[in-house]
Amino acid sequence: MDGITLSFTDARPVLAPGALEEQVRAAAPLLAEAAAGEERYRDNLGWHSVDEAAGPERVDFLLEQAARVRADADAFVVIGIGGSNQASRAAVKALRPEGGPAILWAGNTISACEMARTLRELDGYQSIYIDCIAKNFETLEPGIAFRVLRQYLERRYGAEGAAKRIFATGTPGSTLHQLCLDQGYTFLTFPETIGGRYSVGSDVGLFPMAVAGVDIRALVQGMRDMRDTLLAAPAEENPALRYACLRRLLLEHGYRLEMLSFFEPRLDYFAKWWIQLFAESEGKEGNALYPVAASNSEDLHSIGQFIQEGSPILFETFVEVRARDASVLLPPEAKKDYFDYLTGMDFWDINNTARQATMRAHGDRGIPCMNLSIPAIDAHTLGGLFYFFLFACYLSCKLLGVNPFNQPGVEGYKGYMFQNLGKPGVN
Ligand SMILES: O=P(O)(O)OC[C@H]1O[C@](O)(CO)[C@@H](O)[C@@H]1O
Repeated sequence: MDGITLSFTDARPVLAPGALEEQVRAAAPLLAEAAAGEERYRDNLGWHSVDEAAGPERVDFLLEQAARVRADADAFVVIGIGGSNQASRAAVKALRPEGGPAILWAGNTISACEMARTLRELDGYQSIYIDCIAKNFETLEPGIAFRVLRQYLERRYGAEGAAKRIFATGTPGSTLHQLCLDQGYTFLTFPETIGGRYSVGSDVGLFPMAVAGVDIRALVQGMRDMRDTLLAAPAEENPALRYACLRRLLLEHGYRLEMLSFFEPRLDYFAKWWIQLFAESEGKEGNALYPVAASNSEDLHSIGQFIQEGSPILFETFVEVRARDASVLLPPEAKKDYFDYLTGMDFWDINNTARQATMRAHGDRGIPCMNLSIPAIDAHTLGGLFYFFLFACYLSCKLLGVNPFNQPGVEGYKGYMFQNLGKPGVN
């Protein structure tokens, strides 16, 4: 799997011998269907081939647009919520590219405090560009943030100057598209056939990443390489199918939560992306795993107690990063403290030891643990990880018997909210 490996060893003790292999064999036809791309989901599979939305020409185009922004901007605001901003934020926070404009996130909250803070922060920048990302432009958060921010740009640069600084990413024919045509904003495409949480390999995810300086060619290549691996691997060796089957078996054994556990806080926002992907795709019909994250070692000092001795409802998918991508040695200290036994050791090794100790302690408790080992946190690997989870989630939903691509439940609170806010047409 191109340097990304998933081991199940520590998850087996709770399963009968051969149970995973049997489940994988039984699920082989589902893999074949998913690999072919099913007719019934034709309108949702724009992400599946990678090249449909992120072919070389499209990537070149996005890099050209991004270069124009990078040459002039000192701040770039990504306006969007959920699937419309999670992937780009995950990549930018994980890869921390340098040399581009400051990247700000808006339209992902209705907090007045956050909106006011963003406006204050923008006052400190000279040259600001924005991208409003919204599939149908009906979502309240990005909708009202976009209004405030485009008016802010108009006040600072005039209507014509602002228009050159405004990008919007929506579906062709949407009201957002019309607004771009009317006002002269640059319009990018949110493909009709890709839902928000599957949109990493499209203008939605790739353009903000490119503006920030992420190597999107490498990231898309990582997605392609993972696609090739997963579409070619037979069922019994297919890591995405094995992962999906194991999740399914553990659910049947009474586990209710899957915890993505990692020891690099750079992955905090990747975990948020992963949570949306599985929660929105699988959280239907009253029977799904609840995806949660543990950002360690910090979270070991809070929820670690629950994991070790609380209700035995979770299993863990650990993320191991193999690259030594930084080094800080603990210096000697003449004054007495309690840490001399660590003098000369590298933070990297201490962190790695904490990771191994955590897996062992949680394993001792009987918690099923998987290990997802990745070579590094770089653009190519991240692309592979994105695609791995997209495809595994699709398979996992098929095993559960739910539609991977809809999210009817998210409308529940919206009805009451719109009613109380007096939205026309809502009673
Ligand atoms: O791009 P949009 O249409 O604003 O949607 C943003 C997010 O809101 C949801 O529709 C949920 O309300 C998610 O599925 C989606 O990722």
